[in-house]
Amino acid sequence: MSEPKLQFVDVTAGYGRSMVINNVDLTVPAGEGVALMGHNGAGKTTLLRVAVGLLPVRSGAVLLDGEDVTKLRPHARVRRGLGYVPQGQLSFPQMTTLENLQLVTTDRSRIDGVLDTFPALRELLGRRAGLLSGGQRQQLAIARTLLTEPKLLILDEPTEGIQPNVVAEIESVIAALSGRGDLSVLLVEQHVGFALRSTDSYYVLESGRITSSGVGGPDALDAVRAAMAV
Ligand SMILES: Nc1ncnc2c1ncn2[C@@H]1O[C@H](COP(=O)(O)OP(=O)(O)OP(=O)(O)O)[C@@H](O)[C@H]1O
Repeated sequence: MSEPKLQFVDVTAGYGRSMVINNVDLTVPAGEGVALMGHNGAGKTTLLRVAVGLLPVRSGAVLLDGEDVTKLRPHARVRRGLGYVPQGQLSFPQMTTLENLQLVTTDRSRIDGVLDTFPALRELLGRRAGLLSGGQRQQLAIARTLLTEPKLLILDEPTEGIQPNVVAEIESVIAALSGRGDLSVLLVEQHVGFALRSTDSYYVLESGRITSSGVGGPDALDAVRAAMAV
């Protein structure tokens, strides 16, 4: 296994007095993809918010490249190579696809480089983001984050609200990113098969605790389904 890129060490966190995440240990190795699965309300988004620095820990630590970043604010973590794509395909609907990308950089060669991963978007550069489909908007959101040249990409349910026939498109994008080797990916995803196919290892979170983890691939499907059935 390669060096850890991101580590949660005995992390407990929550809102007010209610702790949503309890004593979580989780590692994303450098250059690999990790899937985080669990039922609605298990605490997946909360854990991602802790990773990004949007929510403080109650106890425990978050390490990036082995360094303790627990007290660092989100922008400082972004400077260290963290990229976050929150739920909801956020974009500026009145602006075109290209203008949305240009909010990050106007360097056309960098934009072209990222568009190589999103051939569908290349055809839609002049279209207003508000007129894109859910799947296209999700690709735009991922593309915009990639323009910041992250070393760790954190994705929160990229297929949420997307037509089933477009889920495969998102899957191939994420599998390509996860397989790149120079990018680590932490993916929260409800589609278990998709999540396991496009990453190297998995964790199952239930009621704020990790209940199962292991290497991904087709053999893991039964283990994850069993862990989630409890
Ligand atoms: N801002 C908040 N204030 C108080 N409680 C919150 C807040 N955000 C989430 N929660 C609670 O924390 C728990 C975990 O929510 P979270 O969104 O992390 O779960 P999740 O696993 O991402 O769920 P989903 O798959 O539905 O997105 C839920 O009980 C939720 O109601």
